[in-house]
Amino acid sequence: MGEQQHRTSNNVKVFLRVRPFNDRELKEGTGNTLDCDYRNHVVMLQKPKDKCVGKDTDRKYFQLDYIFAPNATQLDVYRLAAAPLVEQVFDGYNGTIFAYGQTGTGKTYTMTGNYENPELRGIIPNTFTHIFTQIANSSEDRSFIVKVMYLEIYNEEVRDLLGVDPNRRLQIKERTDIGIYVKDLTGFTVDSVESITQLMDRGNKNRITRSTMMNNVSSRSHAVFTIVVETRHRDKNQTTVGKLNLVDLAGSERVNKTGVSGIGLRESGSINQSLLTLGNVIQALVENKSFIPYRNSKLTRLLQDSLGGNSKTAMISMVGPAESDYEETYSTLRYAHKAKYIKNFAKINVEEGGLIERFENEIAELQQKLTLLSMVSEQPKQKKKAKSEFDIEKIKKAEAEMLRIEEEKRELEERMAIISKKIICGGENLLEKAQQQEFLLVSSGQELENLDRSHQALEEQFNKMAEEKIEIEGKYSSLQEEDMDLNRKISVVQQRIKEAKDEYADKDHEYQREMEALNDNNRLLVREMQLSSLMIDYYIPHDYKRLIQNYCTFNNDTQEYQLQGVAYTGNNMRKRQTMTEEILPVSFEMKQVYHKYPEKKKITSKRSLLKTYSAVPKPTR
Ligand SMILES: Nc1ncnc2c1ncn2[C@@H]1O[C@H](COP(=O)(O)OP(=O)(O)OP(=O)(O)O)[C@@H](O)[C@H]1O
Repeated sequence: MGEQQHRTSNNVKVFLRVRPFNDRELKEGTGNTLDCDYRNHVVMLQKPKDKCVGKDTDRKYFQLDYIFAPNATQLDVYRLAAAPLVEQVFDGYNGTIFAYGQTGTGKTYTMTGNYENPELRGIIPNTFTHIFTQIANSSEDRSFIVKVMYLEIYNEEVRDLLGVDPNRRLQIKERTDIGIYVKDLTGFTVDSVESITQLMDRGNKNRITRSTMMNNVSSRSHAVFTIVVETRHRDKNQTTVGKLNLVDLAGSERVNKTGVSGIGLRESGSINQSLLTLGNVIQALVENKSFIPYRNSKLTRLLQDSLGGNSKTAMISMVGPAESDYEETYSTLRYAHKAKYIKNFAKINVEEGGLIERFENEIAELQQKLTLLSMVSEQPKQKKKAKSEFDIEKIKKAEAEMLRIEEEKRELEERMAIISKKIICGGENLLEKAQQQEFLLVSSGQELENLDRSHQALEEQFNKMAEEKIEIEGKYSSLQEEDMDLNRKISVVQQRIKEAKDEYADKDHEYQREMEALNDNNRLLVREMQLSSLMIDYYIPHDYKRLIQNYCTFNNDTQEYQLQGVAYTGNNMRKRQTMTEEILPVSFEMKQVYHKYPEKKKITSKRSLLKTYSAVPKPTR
């Protein structure tokens, strides 16, 4: 993919969404820990009463780019946080919208929502309607290809939510021309809101969720829904490609609060570990460090471009209002506040000879072949009249040839129809069924504009009053002014000292929390190691253990141990999947690809078992 040199520097936009109290919190009668100044986008976090020490530090203030109140609608969130990024994808910019926050604060509600009710649809489904509205409203000299991918990161493994086998582990790779990508990830071209929605549903069904004490349907993985829009601008003879990542992160959680055990514990460990790395990446970017630890988790590696790279990014931080969640809310607000200072460098991605151009050339070639075949198929018809001049054998041959030509024509027409379906022309209305949603999006946009206008008028009035106040104050004697000035300076110095103290206390607090999370993780890992060692000691003879160790090598690229010869064993013998780049979403073949194994021979001894099935060489004694 080619790139224009022009880059725009822009900070990550940080939004805060406050969830309403849920039934459990209402029943427990927990107090409110948040107080928001929506006009100035400032949130005040109040310590729970039993932890207050009667000092200013009982309250923390954070200014963000925008705060959504508990009664904000899904459409408000979409219009303000997501719509601007979706529109820029059509100009060839990459965009990322991600929801971040503690478990049960509404990340999935915000990103996906409830599809059945148009007003409760989240950012992902609203994006579908918006994209196809943009296409319908664009001029005819533009054509588009829309492609989608959907993956999740579960226990540090990348899984394809739209692939034939969602359990297959995929690898993250990097190329200088296209940046970070996932090898062998399934991509579908889509041509309507219905087809893209079907894919979202299918992926959501494959996502791993679990019921915990904090959330009945808790996501146990980070999910990334990617929409790639290729736009051919015929007027400029240029093709741009914009990629939009819609990310629903798993929530950070304290094991004692969620009450998870067994598999849930391991999930918890890797969720917390990857979120910790995300926090460290944010911290390193804000501090302009030369080394950013993107490679420490799959999540940060995948989001590398979205944090400090070629992307316009919006982070929606989710918090609950309950006092009982004070610690988690504090942590979310601290990261949200830091993320505001991350600088990204987005650029327009210009594609040389993109998919649209390739498809259009192929259509022109097919059309040429079709015309030639039509001309050939006309000829025998004329000769049919002089039937008696030919012997029967020749007639049969001519008829067979005709049939072959007709079959080839049919195949060419089908191929042309398939390719043409992938390219959507500007002005095509693909929205009949989605018009209600489009109407909602447009009307909520107008409502917001009206609100913005009245907000602006109020602001002007306020500024005028403030100016008048300054003028009146200016009439005071110069002595009084000097005195006030000195007092002001003293209070500024006092404020700075207080801020420095607060910052120190915050850093200390954060360090303690991170240590606790690391200790939690460490405990989990030690437990797992103990179990593995126990199993190895009991089931693998000492010589074999040493031999296996000799065949293990550490791969610095994947940060994993690899066992030589393992490529010829077990599941790895399954048939390889081919690159699934262009698959139409018309019908979904969910059939598994099973590999047929040879019949098992009767096993007579341990030795013969190793000889027949093991790919690891025998130890030499
Ligand atoms: N703004 C909101 N208005 C009404 N209900 C909400 C809101 N936000 C969240 N909820 C409800 O709260 C519950 C938890 O939300 P959700 O599953 O989206 O949380 P989550 O942050 O994705 O959690 P996890 O990290 O465990 O997956 C759901 O029942 C959801 O409907």
